[in-house]
Amino acid sequence: MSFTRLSATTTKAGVRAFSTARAQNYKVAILGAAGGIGQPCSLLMSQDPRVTHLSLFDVVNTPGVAADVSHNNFACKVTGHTGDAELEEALTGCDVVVIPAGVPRKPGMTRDDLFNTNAGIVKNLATGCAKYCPDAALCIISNPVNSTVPIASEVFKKHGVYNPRKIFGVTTLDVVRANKFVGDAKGTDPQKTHVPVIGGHAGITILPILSQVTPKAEFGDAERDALTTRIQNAGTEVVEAKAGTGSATLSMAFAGARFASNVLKGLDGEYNVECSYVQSDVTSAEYFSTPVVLGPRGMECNLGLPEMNDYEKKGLEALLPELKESIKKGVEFANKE
Ligand SMILES: NC(=O)C1=CN([C@@H]2O[C@H](COP(=O)(O)OP(=O)(O)OC[C@H]3O[C@@H](n4cnc5c(N)ncnc54)[C@H](O)[C@@H]3O)[C@@H](O)[C@H]2O)C=CC1
Ligand SMILES: O=C([O-])CC(=O)C(=O)O
Repeated sequence: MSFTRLSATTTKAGVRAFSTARAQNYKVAILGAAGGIGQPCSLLMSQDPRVTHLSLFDVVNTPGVAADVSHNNFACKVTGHTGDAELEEALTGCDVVVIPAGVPRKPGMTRDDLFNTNAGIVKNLATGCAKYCPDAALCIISNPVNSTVPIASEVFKKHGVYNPRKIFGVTTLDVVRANKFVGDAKGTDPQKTHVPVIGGHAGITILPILSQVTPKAEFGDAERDALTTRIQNAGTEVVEAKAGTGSATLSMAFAGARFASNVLKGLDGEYNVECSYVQSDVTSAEYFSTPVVLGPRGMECNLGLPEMNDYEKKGLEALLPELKESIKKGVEFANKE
């Protein structure tokens, strides 16, 4: 059901101006809502005016998180759901499902070390999505993203409901970090600095395309190497700083909410562009992150590879074997009974 909403804004001059905006009733679920990412992400999504029902699911602690978020003075209804028995209720009618369920890294671990635990969690939750909200857009945060997105996709294929326009691996944090680090280095506003980041979401599979930053900037070889390595290792930087208590949660909640809100904007007819890890034919890897246009059908089109210099082309060649291996591992896991 769609309706027209009147929204009020206050201009710098202090004049209240009214504008009409199209808005829909959107139900958004967060799976893993009681976790380090899930809680702040739930808070941020409750502030999105397009969200009229925020459904918070976890295996523990959702009543408390839902009660807490529901007291903020936003219009959206907030409900909490706990455990497999309540997954159907959590998912039915969802337009967007954000998935940060699963264990995070400790120092010394790679994202792939999380596979044994998180692959099964994502497979189970994706099965729920395929059954109860097959048309929803999935935003998958759980690591290793390079494998969990193929797992969810295979589950949807098995259920005969696969729509590659609507299964997204969230790589927005890599973009957020690249914009921040480059903005700080070049003295540009990080919010107005745009670095495409392509590939996947682990180590060298994260490939920032610094040659295409806007506003345009020049990098010496040493500066380019240092920035590329920092963007690729930024997750590890946080894991080490947190010293065994987890990985990035607040920056990830920010990035995840930005991505999910942009998916909602797209569904609502406001086309926009984000980098995301999606089923892809732009390289020899079956899943790959590039800038994509988000719109009413989910991914409207894939904008493909940005222009690259020789350094970045070498980075692309180097990342493909690792990325393809992670994809194969996810596909095989999903198809094993
Ligand atoms: N894509 C990205 O850029 C990033 C991904 N991550 C990943 O996000 C995941 C979550 O990280 P945190 O929130 O820090 O972990 P956390 O341990 O704080 O929270 C995870 C939550 O998932 C819940 N959970 C476990 N099994 C579940 C199931 N079957 N159904 C529903 N919920 C379940 C747990 O109860 C917990 O509340 C990790 O895999 C982490 O590696 C983290 C940062 C960035
Ligand atoms: O590094 C981790 O394990 C969590 C993550 O994906 C990130 O912060 O980019």
